[in-house]
Amino acid sequence: MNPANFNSKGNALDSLQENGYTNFLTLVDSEKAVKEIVEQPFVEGSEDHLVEFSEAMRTVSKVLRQAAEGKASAQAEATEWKRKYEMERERSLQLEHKVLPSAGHKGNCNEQEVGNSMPETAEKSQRCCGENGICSHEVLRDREKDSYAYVQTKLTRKASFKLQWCSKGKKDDQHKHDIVSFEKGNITTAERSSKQISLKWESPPQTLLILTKPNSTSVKILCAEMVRWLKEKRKLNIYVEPRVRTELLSESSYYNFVQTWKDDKEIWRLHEIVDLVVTLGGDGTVLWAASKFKGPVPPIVPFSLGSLGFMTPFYSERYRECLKSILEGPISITLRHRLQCHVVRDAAKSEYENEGPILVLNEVTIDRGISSFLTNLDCYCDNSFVTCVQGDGLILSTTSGSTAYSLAAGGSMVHPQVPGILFTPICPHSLSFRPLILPEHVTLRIQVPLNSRGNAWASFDGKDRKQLAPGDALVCSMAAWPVPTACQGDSTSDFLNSIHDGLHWNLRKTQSFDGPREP
Ligand SMILES: NC(=O)c1ccc[n+]([C@@H]2O[C@H](COP(=O)([O-])OP(=O)(O)OC[C@H]3O[C@@H](n4cnc5c(N)ncnc54)[C@H](O)[C@@H]3O)[C@@H](O)[C@H]2O)c1
Ligand SMILES: Nc1ncnc2c1ncn2[C@@H]1O[C@H](COP(=O)(O)OP(=O)(O)OP(=O)(O)O)[C@@H](O)[C@H]1O
Repeated sequence: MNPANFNSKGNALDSLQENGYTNFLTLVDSEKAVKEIVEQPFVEGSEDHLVEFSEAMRTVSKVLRQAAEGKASAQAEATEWKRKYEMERERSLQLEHKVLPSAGHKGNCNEQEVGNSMPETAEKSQRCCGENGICSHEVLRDREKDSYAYVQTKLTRKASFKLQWCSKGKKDDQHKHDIVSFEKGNITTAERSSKQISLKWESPPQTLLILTKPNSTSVKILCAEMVRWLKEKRKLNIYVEPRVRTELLSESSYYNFVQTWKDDKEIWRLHEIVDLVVTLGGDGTVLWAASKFKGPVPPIVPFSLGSLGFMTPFYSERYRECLKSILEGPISITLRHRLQCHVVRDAAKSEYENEGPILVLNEVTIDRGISSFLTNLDCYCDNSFVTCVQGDGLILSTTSGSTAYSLAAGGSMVHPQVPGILFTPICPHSLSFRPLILPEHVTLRIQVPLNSRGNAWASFDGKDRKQLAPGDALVCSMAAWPVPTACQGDSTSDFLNSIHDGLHWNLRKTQSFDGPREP
């Protein structure tokens, strides 16, 4: 990397020097030295090991460049966060002088107070909804500049809700946090609870988005019936995809009231108006619904109209009673974590020059695609080398996705509420390569090395394949926006029902009593 070049990108070099990052300069010097060796003209007829040596030096040069860029990007990130913080602070001050009209807000959360202030301090958010809940105003507020103006132009306001932890037995009991105490040299975990999350509406939901599996007659019939019921009995505003609106209108002009969107820009802002999402289909439709929300996701109610339905606990035949109880609340929900992925191309000058983010609810898979060669993937976890995957590929899965592709590749089944990242190889060409589960706070980097024989391919929840050429990398970490899905019972009983009913987990005839016994 050219240090002069780098310096022109925001004077990061200057500030690194100021801050005493002398090892950065050492890295740059080492890289220069390596580069000089590598760039020496190739002598005809030289020994094979010289070619190998030159290859190795090229790799060293690349690693040094990445290390130097890593430090620079940390500095750039700090600057960016500072800039965002200052912008946010300024906006908060401006908003303090504005008052939003309060409409139909009945909870203990004061609408004007919330409208007045972005959640700038912990104090204010506690005043809003208490210490043990998360208020929807804090969770679902869009930070874009004109977001309030946009919401105000809509006829209805988003319903507000509060999330609470439920302790075992007593539903209303406030959650007591796990506290690890280090006092007096003793490490103790003070309190544990079931940590079931409960959603309580503070104002009634008014706008529903229905997403449906395409090309299914039973889904089409159910959708038309549900839309009619929701409009006539519950007086709700209904949004559907453009395709579904056309289908409904081809049936009858009665469905003229159903709303939709015209372009992607409007989809990005759906979370500002939609209180609840209903899916009619299988697990794929839940994945589809999650993919429509690149930021906050409204609660999803998944009705089962597929063959497996691991994430779809609601029976479509009983949709009226299910929706009635969900619209009234409280609802037990599973907060499903998502992974945020970026593709960083070899030519990129820094990690910031990337493609993404792409959010996945199940997994991101890096495999050999149509290539007949073994994948060769260098894996790093928070900059520590993990391993090189030689085989068909690698799955980085959420715990929700642990029962999908990762399971088929030999990974563990993990309760969706466990915050971890599964690291599951696909057909590794090594007998000792067991799957791992890593903590949720790590950043993983999967690098296709420059000496890889073929390309790798990344796919996201089984969709959108992207080619990764030698030198390209996929960077993956836990996303900030989980997917809340409504539970039929609670997150644990739903998970256990799914593995029993959907996967027939550990199904075996019980051994009879008659037969040999301990003396
Ligand atoms: N060998 C495999 O098991 C394999 C191969 C490719 C993709 N997949 C999975 O398919 C998913 C995409 O689903 P789709 O419906 O769009 O494709 P699809 O129509 O090919 O269905 C894949 C199957 O996976 C099931 N599934 C999806 N998510 C699940 C989950 N979290 N837990 C348990 N089962 C789940 C679906 O119910 C469906 O039966 C991918 O995210 C991947 O996990 C699995
Ligand atoms: N609204 C939608 N628009 C486009 N594609 C969708 C939509 N909903 C679902 N899909 C896609 O359709 C495919 C099948 O959906 P889904 O898994 O829900 O049904 P299924 O295959 O019948 O169910 P199961 O997998 O349980 O048998 C998935 O790949 C999904 O991504």
